[in-house]
Amino acid sequence: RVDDRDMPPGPKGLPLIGNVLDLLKEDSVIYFTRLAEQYGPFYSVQLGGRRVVVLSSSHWLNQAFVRQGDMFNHRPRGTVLSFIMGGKGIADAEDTVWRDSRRFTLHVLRDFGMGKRSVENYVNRELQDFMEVTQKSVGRAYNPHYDLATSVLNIVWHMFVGERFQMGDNTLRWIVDSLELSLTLVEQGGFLNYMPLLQFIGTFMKPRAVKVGRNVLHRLTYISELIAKHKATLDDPDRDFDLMYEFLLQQRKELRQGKTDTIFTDNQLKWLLSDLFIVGLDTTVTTLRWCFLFLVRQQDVQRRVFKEVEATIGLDRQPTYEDRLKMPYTEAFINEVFRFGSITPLAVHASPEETTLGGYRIPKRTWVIGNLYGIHWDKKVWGDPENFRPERFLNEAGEFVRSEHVLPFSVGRRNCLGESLARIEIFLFLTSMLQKYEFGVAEGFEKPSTNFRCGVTLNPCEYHILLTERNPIIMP
Ligand code: HEM
Repeated sequence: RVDDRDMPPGPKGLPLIGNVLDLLKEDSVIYFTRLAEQYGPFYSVQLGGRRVVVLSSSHWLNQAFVRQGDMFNHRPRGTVLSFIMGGKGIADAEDTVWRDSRRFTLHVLRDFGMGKRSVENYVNRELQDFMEVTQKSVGRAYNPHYDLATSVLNIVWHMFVGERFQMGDNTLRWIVDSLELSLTLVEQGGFLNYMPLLQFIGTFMKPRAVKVGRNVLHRLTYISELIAKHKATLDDPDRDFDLMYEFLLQQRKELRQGKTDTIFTDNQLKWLLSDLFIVGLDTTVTTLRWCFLFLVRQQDVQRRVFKEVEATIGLDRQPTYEDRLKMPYTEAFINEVFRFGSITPLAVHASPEETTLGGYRIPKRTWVIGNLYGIHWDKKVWGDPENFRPERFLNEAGEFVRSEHVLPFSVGRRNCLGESLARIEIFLFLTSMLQKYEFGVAEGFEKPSTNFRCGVTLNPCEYHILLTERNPIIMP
């Protein structure tokens, strides 16, 4: 029996299995949010053999992940996800491996701030190709998912390992497919997570499990080849700047210092990159898919964002990230997408030691789930969370007002370290697309639906749209 003495209150459920059968009936994010309406924003619930703590308000998220950050900065163990990731890389790592990998990655991302190396240059480079590809789909039903994924992957691939592919390149296609498939294997908050044996059987019996396994090995081999190439050109004065070179420079430095207890090994580099590509791709692509979906569904909203793009940037020059400062409605639109779409709905942490939160006991290795979806859909905060209304982020003067209850990147020691990069990508893709196209409903298709599939990310169902050029180039 689970020792739930002095833990936060919440439903107990049946002996042994607790409430886990509820998760067969509804998505975990809906379930956790429904319980928050009943038990408040800080409760615990028995699911299978564990009692899980769920935080569904910005207050409790900040209390746990920021103010008591050291006590809640581990990740769950005993899940398929932790089995596959094995505590390597960054997103699932803990202690020194996590801390040093995070420090290093943040440091490199900051170096992509200025001049030739600016993130905007990398994004604009891919936007050029994306525009050419979308041009071919003007006037017919178009599902932008795959082209978005290849462009977004190319951005991070170029920044981290210095390579970029032509759109449609087979290697690029293979990498995108393999990364997207990896995420579909694991469901983060759902039923199987709380049934240890079933979870492994259920996951690895899936026909795509073998394919995912083979893809991971293939990906790691490909990254090993890139490491070898980078090592061979490390001292080349004309080489470019990328994350892999920076890692290898640090590796060489530590080797010369005779340091043995270090994260700067080839193996860690492979896992770190594999993680960064997985978390950096699907999240950004999903956000952009939500953006396009709402442009089509709500033509009045599309008109207002477009008017702002036209008035502030015009239709001739490339948007810059700085333009957003003069574009309150666009900022409000993006925030409403983050709120409504809740792209990464659950931030799942674990407590390294027994501790207390709000006077309640939190045993060692308890899963503490930041229910970001619940915060974004809290009726008491938003009134009508089910309506997509960018206006909720504007004051009477039409200025953009940030809300402490929109936390798409989570908070504290483990918050998203790709936040700045993601924000730049989303703003530039959205505004550049609006400069060129009107978004409409494709003939023979319904308006895209707001129904979603719940995995590690909340994905809108696949949809087709109609792009119409705003200023068609008149061919002679
Ligand atoms: C709109 C796009 C994105 C969203 C909504 C998003 C959201 C999140 C969230 C909610 C977390 C979990 C935080 C927690 O556990 O408390 C996370 C973690 C992470 N994200 Fe993002 N992310 C996005 C894009 C990116 C990009 C582009 C990158 C970098 C390439 C990135 C890198 C990471 C990493 C490395 C972690 C793990 C951090 C750690 O465990 O210390 N993310 N992200």
